[in-house]
Amino acid sequence: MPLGDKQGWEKSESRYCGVETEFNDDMPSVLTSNLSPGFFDFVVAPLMNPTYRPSLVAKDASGSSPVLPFASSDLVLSPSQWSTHVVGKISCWIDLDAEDETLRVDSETTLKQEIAWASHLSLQACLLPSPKSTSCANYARCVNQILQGLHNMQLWLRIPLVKTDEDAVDENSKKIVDSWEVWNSFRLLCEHHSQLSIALDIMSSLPSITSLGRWFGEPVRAAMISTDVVICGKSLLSVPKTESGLAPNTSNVDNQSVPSSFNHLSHPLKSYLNYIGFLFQKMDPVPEQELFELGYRDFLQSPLQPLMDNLEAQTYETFEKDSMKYIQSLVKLEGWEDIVTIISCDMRHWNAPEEADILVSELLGSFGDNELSPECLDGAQRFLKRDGISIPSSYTSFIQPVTASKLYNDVKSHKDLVHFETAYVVKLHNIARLAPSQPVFTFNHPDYSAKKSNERYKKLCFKMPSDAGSALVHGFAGYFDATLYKDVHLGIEPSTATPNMFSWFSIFFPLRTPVCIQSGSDLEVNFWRSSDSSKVWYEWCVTSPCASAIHNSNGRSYWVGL
Ligand SMILES: C[S@@+](CC[C@H](N)C(=O)[O-])C[C@H]1O[C@@H](n2cnc3c(N)ncnc32)[C@H](O)[C@@H]1O
Repeated sequence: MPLGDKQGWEKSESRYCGVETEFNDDMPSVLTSNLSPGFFDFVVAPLMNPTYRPSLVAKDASGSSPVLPFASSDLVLSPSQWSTHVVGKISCWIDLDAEDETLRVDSETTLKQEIAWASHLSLQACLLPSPKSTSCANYARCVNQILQGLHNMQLWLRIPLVKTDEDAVDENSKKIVDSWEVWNSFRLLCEHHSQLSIALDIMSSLPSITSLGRWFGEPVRAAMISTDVVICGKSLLSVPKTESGLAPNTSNVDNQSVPSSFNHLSHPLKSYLNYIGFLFQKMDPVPEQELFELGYRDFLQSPLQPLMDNLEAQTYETFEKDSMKYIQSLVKLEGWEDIVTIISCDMRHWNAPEEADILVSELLGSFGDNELSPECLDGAQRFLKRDGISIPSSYTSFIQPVTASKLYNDVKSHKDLVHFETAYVVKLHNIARLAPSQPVFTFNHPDYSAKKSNERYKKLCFKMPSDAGSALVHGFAGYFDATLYKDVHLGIEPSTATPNMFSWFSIFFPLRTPVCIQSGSDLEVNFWRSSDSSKVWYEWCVTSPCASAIHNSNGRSYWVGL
């Protein structure tokens, strides 16, 4: 039963619990003993006999190897059973970067055979063994070849959740000190392929919280929890939230350590399963507002252009459901029908019959000025009394570097430059925020300064935390904060965000080539706001630790019409 099956949980929030099994060519009984009602949702099972080695298969008189029955028949389960109940576990002995050539060649042959067999069975995913060391180019090359021809199946690369202190690094050793580095080099070698994801092996000691945070922006599909991280009868393990699965590793089960009170249970791991279920159920249910937003998570949208385009009535209806926004800028409408006159025209060209005391506007985009509030209010401040006030009185945009592999892959899937040079409105979810956000552009209203310009340039320097380990920056999350009047503010910058507001999702500025940044080092970023007679646009680039291309030069890919 999915862990999320309880009242108040959305189906999409469900997590499934699988169990890692030994090789057994009697698959129906593997399923019966592990997936009976109330037990696990799926098995992670070897598909081939682990003793099989291609080089040991006796050649026949013609010199070719006969095909051996090293796997069970595909007919023992129905296609839907294979695809919903079995994740294929690729043989652990394979080592494609071994010094020994026979082992290396056997490994490549076996990996390809096992994946081909799993594809034939229509499995949803296969678990690939962890790279044996940080040097894993041949393994990545072979997986990359497989990925080129793979239809729907996901490959979960098993990665131990390990990061030892920087001081402990031995330059000459190939030992894994930060497993994120292994994952990063593997996925770079495979060009960020969207079917390559991660199964994180949770060990008994966890790395620092800051370094754990990096995984939230990575394609983590499963957490493997070994039974030896569980201390029976005491307070137990913490279970990080993952994208779609929790797969306890049973390979190290020590039945002696299971308390006698568990012996009557019909599955030796039932108590572990119950405990993970208990931890999961203890989590707060998704708040109502988040439920409404679930379908938007990590879904890229083009920003609205309310100055250039007329918005649909449906869009306004959605705006008006946001009670927090309307309480913060609230006008009592009752009885105003006789004293309010609606004039339908562009505020930049309207001639007011008299000057106003207050100018109230709502022209803000996710990045503050990106719906051209500065240009519109410049036009409208002509009809504000010299001592009149504008609500909002100012607004500031913010950015922060993020790991966002899902968003990056979605942008990349368009296979063109335009999509990499566009800012997107998006409900950020599967991301890691790598450093606190910093202010970018501020606009004040009214603004009577003589040399007024709405063009801006800002250089920002983000310092990466020293204990986080390296990270990959896929782009920048953007936000705004507006001062409506005096100390009343409204905004979406995470540290000061107005609660329970859904009118504005964040904005995302992608990078064409993700930038790898070492812990403790500086990330220097440049943002420009430029304009000509018909449009406003942003340009952005990274200048340290390496120079990226300047994105969206002259607004060639993305602009907002005046
Ligand atoms: C984000 S909507 C806000 C609508 C409404 N005031 C609210 O708060 O729900 C911005 C509105 O400003 C209008 N708008 C944008 N630029 C304008 C301009 N230069 N003159 C007049 N209206 C403009 C758009 O048509 C749009 O209806």
